[in-house]
Amino acid sequence: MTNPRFWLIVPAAGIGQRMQAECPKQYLKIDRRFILDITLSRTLDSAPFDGCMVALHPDDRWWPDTEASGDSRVQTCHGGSARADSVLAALRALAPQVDADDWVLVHDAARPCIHRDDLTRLITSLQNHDVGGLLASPVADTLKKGNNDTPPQVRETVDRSSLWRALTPQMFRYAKLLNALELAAENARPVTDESSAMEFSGNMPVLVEGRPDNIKVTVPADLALAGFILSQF
Ligand SMILES: Nc1ccn([C@@H]2O[C@H](COP(=O)(O)OP(=O)(O)OP(=O)(O)O)[C@@H](O)[C@H]2O)c(=O)n1
Ligand SMILES: C[C@](O)(CO)[C@H](O)COP(=O)(O)O
Repeated sequence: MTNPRFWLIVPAAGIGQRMQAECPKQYLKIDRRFILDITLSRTLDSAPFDGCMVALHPDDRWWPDTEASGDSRVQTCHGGSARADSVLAALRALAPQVDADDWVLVHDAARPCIHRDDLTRLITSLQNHDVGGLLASPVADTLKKGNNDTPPQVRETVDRSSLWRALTPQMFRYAKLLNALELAAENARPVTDESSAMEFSGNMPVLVEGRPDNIKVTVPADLALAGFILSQF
């Protein structure tokens, strides 16, 4: 049996509504580089990937101007209406090239601050595991559950002792992840990350502690924060 290979999937088909920007957030720039290019270069240059599939919005008009569009390691496909649909489309696009037990790492285009050490720790921790897992960060704040009043009021303080913030990459075996996302879709089960789909299929993904500065650029304030974080590497 040959050693499993490693594939990178980058969902980049979102519109970045919460960012309120003039373009999808993956095409905002930090130090004159597209966020998508920063994310792709920081992941592809940090681990032994055999290939990469980027899911793009069908109306994406920025891709041809990226560095990555000229990178022979990078393939593209059309994403879907939700993140899970984009990941599923990328998995299906990779089908002719991959084996069932190959590893797939799914990493948000909007997380440019991924650190090489986290990627190495994720792969080293999981490469002999049957299922896989995800980078995650223990919750460091006190968490409140609010009611639906305006303004919302505290209903309860949540025990955070076993709570984690899910990050990416999330790393799973190709066939198991494809089947899990297809099962979630068939059951109209909304999943916001790959782990949720794997859990719905009855798996218990491994939590691998990652850096809390692996932020997802989501709202306007995150752009300057990501720029500062990257300047510290
Ligand atoms: N249909 C979608 C929606 C999201 N994504 C990608 O999934 C990642 C994380 O999603 P999120 O932060 O929610 O991005 P957006 O959906 O673009 O943001 P918003 O919800 O503010 O529109 C992003 O890299 C985004 O491009 C995707 O590939 N396909
Ligand atoms: C995948 C993810 O980044 C893990 O925290 C998150 O679920 C993406 O959620 P979003 O609503 O698509 O930003």
